[in-house]
This record gives sequence, C-alpha cells and structure tokens, in this order.
Amino acid sequence: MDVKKGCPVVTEIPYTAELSAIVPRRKMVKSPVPSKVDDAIVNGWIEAMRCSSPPRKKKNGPDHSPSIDVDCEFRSWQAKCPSALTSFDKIMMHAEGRKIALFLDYDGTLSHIVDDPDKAVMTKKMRAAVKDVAKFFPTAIVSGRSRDKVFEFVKLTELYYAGSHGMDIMVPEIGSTNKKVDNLFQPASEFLPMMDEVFRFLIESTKGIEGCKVENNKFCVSVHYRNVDEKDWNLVVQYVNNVAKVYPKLRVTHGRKVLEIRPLIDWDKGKAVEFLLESLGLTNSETVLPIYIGDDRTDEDAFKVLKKRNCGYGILVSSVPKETDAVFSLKDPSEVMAFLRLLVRYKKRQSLNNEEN
Ligand SMILES: O=P(O)(O)OC[C@H]1O[C@H](O[C@H]2O[C@H](CO)[C@@H](O)[C@H](O)[C@H]2O)[C@H](O)[C@@H](O)[C@@H]1O
Repeated sequence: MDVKKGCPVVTEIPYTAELSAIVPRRKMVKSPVPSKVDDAIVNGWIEAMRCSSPPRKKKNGPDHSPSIDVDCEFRSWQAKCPSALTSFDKIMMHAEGRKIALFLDYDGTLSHIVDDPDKAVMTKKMRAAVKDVAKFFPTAIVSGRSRDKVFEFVKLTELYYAGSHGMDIMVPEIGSTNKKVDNLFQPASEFLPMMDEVFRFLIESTKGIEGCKVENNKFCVSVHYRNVDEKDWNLVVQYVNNVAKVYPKLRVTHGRKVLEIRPLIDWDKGKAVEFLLESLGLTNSETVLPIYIGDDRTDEDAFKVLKKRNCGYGILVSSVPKETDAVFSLKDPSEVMAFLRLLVRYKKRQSLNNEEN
C-alpha cells in the first residue's frame, strides 16, 4: 500500500521478505475488506485520540479578552484536585511520623513533553532536585520507556527503576555478603521475542506514514502519532489494530499522542508500585506514605492503587482539567521540581528540629 499516494484504508499488513523470516505469512494476511468491528474499533480509537488532544489553551479570546472560561474551568477543577504546592502543609501533616516513598513518572513529569521522544531530556536543575530528594526518601522512577532508556535520561544510580510501564523492575538488594546485587523482576519476560517481532514489523509497515515514530520500549512498543497529520491517524490506528488482531495476547493502550502495544497480563504501573513497596519493606501504611507523581493515563493505575489502599497520594501533572484518581495536582514539570524542593526543605527543617530537641 502506498500511503504517500493517499490510499485511505489499510487492509493488509505489508509482508516484506525480512518480515517473512520472523512472522509466518498466514498470520499476517488480513481480509481485504475491513469488518464492521474493525471500523468501530478504528473510529473509537480515533475519537479517543481527538478527545485526548484538546486544542491548546489560548491566552486571549476572539475579542482579545482573556479566555475566562478556560481559567474558570481549571480553577473549578482544582477545587476538586488541589495544587500539591498550596496543599503542601496538609500533605506534610499526613506525613508526620511516616516515611515518604516517592514514585516519579518520567515524560511530562520530570521532562517537558516535546515532539521528538529522543530529545525529552531532563534539565540539570531537575536532576539535582531528584538527586536531593532521593537522599531523604526512597525514590523510584516508573516509566513507560524501557528501563535502560529512562536511566540514560535520569542518570541517577541511587534511584529504583521500573521501565516498560512497570514490566521491567530493578531493585538493588543487599545480598548475603552485604554487597548490593541487582534484583530484576520481569513479569512479561516470555513476551520478549513477540515484542521484538511487533517492533520490527511496525517499523517496516508504518515507514510510509510521515511523522510516525515507532519506539522499542522492550516489553512495550510505542507508536507515536504526535507528528502525524490528523488525516493520517486512521492509517496508524489500522496498523496497530491489525497487530492487535494478529497477536491476541497483546493489548493496546493510549498515552499522550501515542498508542502502545503491550502484553495482555495483569500488570501495570499500579502493580509495579505495590511490588516496589513490598520489595523495599514499605507496606505498612501506618509508617509509610507513598506519593506518586505522573501525568499520563497509565499513571492512573498507580493513583488507583494508592486510593484503594488508602495509603498515600497520587499527584496528577496537568495544566488542563482531567478526570483522575489523583488527589492533588501540579501544573507542569517546573511545579514538580518546586514540590520536590519543598520536600527536601521540609526534611532538612525536620532534621534540624530533631537535633535541637
Ligand atoms: O511513563 P512515561 O515516563 O511518562 O512514558 C510514557 C511515554 O513517554 C514518551 O512519550 C511521550 O513523551 C514524548 C517526549 O516528550 C512525546 O513526544 C510523546 O508524544 C509522548 O507520548 C515515550 O516516548 C514513550 O515511549 C513512553 O511510553
């Protein structure tokens, strides 16, 4: 199929010589006519993609007056999901006598969202803030990216890392010799060859779609449409849907202008948080207060876990109102950095007070 010539419907996954080596042909050939079910799925996804891409907030209305509606809407949302900065003292009251455990998402939380996923670097100031906070509180990065890739961005060895939406967790453990040994937990390890196949396949099949980027996140393949013209979104969706049909053991989730294909297992960022709390001996809600900061739909799984366990706080990073299971909010990564600095200041003050008493 020649995407450039504008063929509107993708009905068959291109079957190249290279792909024939990794996927049996009978698996790849699809019916030339998409079924009604396919149409419904594709339309549903495109609708969801449009809804999750609201038009950017305009500073002024059409008559050059400030866009009061947008600000009002945000403020009334903040009444339900208050700023973690203005509610800092309240959060710390709950932290009294408890150890804070910190969970941080990466993209959109520690780094700003940018067009090119490879360029989503963290500022030096943010790295310093995370480094400081990790001196006082056990801190983990929980990301949709592969563990290696997110480590390349963060570059802090003192943190715990959960990559691939929590499907790849490294927890340093003190071994019997008192030496630190790395303990790897990969609940979807048997999916690795399949994910590799899917990655190679999607790279090949979407290469005619301008702006489309396929990222290998080890236990998850991310198909970015941020830079794809909206009229071509249906092509992206159809390729991803075809993959989901060929591989029923995989599922598709939506992120920020990204469709992600991952193993259909009962595991997500929420489960990863529970796993980390257990591994680090931090399950007692009387003595531990977990705080999870994230911006994405996938972070909602972690917010839900904290809510259900009634043991900590989810903080959603968003500058627009969103439905969320988080209790507090922060507008953007710069507010996240301010919150981390407040945590450090609070801890330092607390230590000083303890010394004086
Ligand atoms: O769980 P996260 O650490 O938030 O990772 C989620 C996905 O983040 C990245 O994509 C998002 O950020 C990109 C860079 O700002 C942006 O270009 C893209 O549109 C966003 O979806 C990352 O590239 C994905 O692999 C992660 O799954």
